Amino acid sequence: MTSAATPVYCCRALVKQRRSTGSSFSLHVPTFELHAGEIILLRGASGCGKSTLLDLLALALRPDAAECFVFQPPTTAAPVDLWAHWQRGQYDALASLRRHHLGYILQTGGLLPFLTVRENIGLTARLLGRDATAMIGPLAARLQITVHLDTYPRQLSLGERQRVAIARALAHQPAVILADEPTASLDPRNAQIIRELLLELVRESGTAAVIATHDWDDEPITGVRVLNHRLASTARGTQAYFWT
Ligand SMILES: Nc1ncnc2c1ncn2[C@@H]1O[C@H](COP(=O)(O)OP(=O)(O)OP(=O)(O)O)[C@@H](O)[C@H]1O
Repeated sequence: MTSAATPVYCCRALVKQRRSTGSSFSLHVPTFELHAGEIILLRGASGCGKSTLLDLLALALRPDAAECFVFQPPTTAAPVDLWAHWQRGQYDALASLRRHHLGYILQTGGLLPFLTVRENIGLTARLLGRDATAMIGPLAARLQITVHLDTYPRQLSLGERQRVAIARALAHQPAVILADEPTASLDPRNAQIIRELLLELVRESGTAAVIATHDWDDEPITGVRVLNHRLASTARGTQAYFWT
């Protein structure tokens, strides 16, 4: 088991370039640490690189360079060198880490339309060969979606779909929740309700979380750290810096 002081993620000089016709964007993470149970907020305008950073942390996007990019699973003594995995093309190992230890909430839910709400919530646990039945009932009750468990996502409102997406991300008890604009497609009242529910459930589960948002107000949130962020535009394009 790991010591409480070992960060879940530790990144140094992590870089990702993105190029499209006529523009270039690069994300730089000089230093980033996320500790067990910690909640970090990525705040910033549209296009500042929040999704890029989340996709790197979600092991869905290969960095271009890193001095250090390490993940500490809760169940093993040794940290995993993610950058070495990417360099060696160990994609199955990265996918397995993602499935076991990460829960990802997307802006519009990302639910599978051909599965019921219950099946969507239990999907990751099922892929891991676990039984999530005991988790689904209490999570659905907390998120007030019990009556929808046997319906399909298309029968739900956007707010209800986001509740299901939160339940799905938490049901396999991951070490980290990554949430990309989880309230951006909701009206202000629903956004506020979902934001509070998400923070409450993350705190109760003891899961660490990184939440990207451009629409949460600037008020400090107790126990939530805002990631430092700076944008620089030069002739070479835009460079975004995020650091803890
Ligand atoms: N697949 C891609 N190919 C090329 N450039 C991309 C790609 N995805 C994003 N970008 C560029 O990278 C930059 C950062 O995008 P990113 O989606 O990370 O920002 P964001 O802060 O999450 O924005 P939003 O709040 O609008 O989702 C933008 O300039 C965007 O145009």
